[in-house]
Amino acid sequence: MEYMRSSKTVVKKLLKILMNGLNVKEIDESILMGSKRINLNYYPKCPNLELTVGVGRHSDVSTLTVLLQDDIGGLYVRNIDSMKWVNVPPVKGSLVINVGDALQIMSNGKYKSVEHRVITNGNDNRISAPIFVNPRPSDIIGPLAEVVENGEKPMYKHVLYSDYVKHFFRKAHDGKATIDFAKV
Ligand SMILES: O=C(O)CCC(=O)C(=O)O
Ligand SMILES: [Fe+2]
Repeated sequence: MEYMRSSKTVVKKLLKILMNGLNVKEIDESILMGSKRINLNYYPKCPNLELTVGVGRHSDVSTLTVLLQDDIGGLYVRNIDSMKWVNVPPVKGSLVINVGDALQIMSNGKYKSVEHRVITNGNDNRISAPIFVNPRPSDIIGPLAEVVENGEKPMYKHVLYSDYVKHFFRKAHDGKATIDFAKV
């Protein structure tokens, strides 16, 4: 709980920079970081790699994810242009910051959520602890007013965040398909 609380400083700094890039001057803390969840993921080693999945390809439904991984590795992100999987090796003392779907929607596609997956290791158990920084379940999310006020076409509808999350958990992990739920 202390670790989760302590992430607030870095999350606020990152969101400030990201919002600045969108010309959003006022940080709406409720919608950008009003709720948080931490997962504690344990991936037991599996000598028969074909019998295990790790985590299937998906993007997070968060605004941002602050991901702490141990030194085992296995995380891959997908390059959006080449569609190639890129290994994200653990770097001691570092955090991986992933953009999630909520930020893609609010930025009207300017910031893109990253597709990622985890491949289980044959020799070592792995642990990761992602903090998902989210809107509140009762928030209605959509492209931010400042982003579309210049006449830019909204790519996403306004959706109740809890509906978006429900949609994500109703289906199997399927890459970046979750966001179709909010497409205009
Ligand atoms: O274990 C990891 O490195 C990532 C886990 C993940 O993608 C998730 O929990 O959403
Ligand atoms: Fe994830």
